[in-house]
Amino acid sequence: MFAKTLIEASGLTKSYGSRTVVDGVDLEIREGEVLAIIGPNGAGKSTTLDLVLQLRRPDAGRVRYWTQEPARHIGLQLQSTPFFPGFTALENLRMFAAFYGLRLPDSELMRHLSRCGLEEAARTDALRLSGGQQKRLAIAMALVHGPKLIVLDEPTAALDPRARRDIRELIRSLADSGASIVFTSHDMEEVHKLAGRLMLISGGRVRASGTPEELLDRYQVDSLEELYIRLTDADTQAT
Ligand SMILES: Nc1ncnc2c1ncn2[C@@H]1O[C@H](COP(=O)(O)OP(=O)(O)OP(=O)(O)O)[C@@H](O)[C@H]1O
Repeated sequence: MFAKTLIEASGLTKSYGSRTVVDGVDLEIREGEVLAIIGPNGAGKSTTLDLVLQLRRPDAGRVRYWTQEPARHIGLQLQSTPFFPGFTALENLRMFAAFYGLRLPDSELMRHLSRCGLEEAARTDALRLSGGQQKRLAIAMALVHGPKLIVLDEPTAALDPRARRDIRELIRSLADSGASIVFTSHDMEEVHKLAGRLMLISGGRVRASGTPEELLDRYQVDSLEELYIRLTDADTQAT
């Protein structure tokens, strides 16, 4: 049985000046899947996500959503999150929930913070949290309205190993509870552990996509790291 498509993007293209940073990307996000987007620094992953989520306007291409109100049903953790200055983590989360029309009691907000490992930091000014704690708060914000689709841009980058493990477990439990998840990562072991499907973007183009096993088999490599090196090497040599 085929899973329903939540988002279907085709021919996405974006240039800055004479540089095309996203070059005809087709992308499909399916219900209930965990999709990893991988690729070198500057490959166009974040820009692609922004185009898919209508945070930036493409020069060409189109995006179709499963719902009339995508913003209400999508939770986003981008690489930088603007927090309300002078407010604690708990207050920031409360205000963020209010954007979605949710008035959540503190007990519920604390539950969200605690599943992101932030119970101790709830009363700390958000801007005084460590980099890793700010990342966890950004993830808590992405989840506060119970979205059907969760988009996480490098959710484990700059986290210590325990925090990384906790966030991976959180991603897994969200997936187990039926959420669809798209994440980017540079950690191939993590991608192999979490993703049901992956897409490799390099030079603004999709170079490969499929399940980890399909790709290992197709390219006759033993690990996703090897696959990554192989495909991004070929790209570097070709350009
Ligand atoms: N607003 C902008 N103006 C000019 N160039 C931009 C802009 N936004 C992105 N770029 C360029 O587009 C390219 C792709 O950037 P993007 O952030 O999508 O890469 P990425 O694959 O997410 O990289 P990373 O893994 O380092 O996060 C980069 O070279 C970047 O400098």
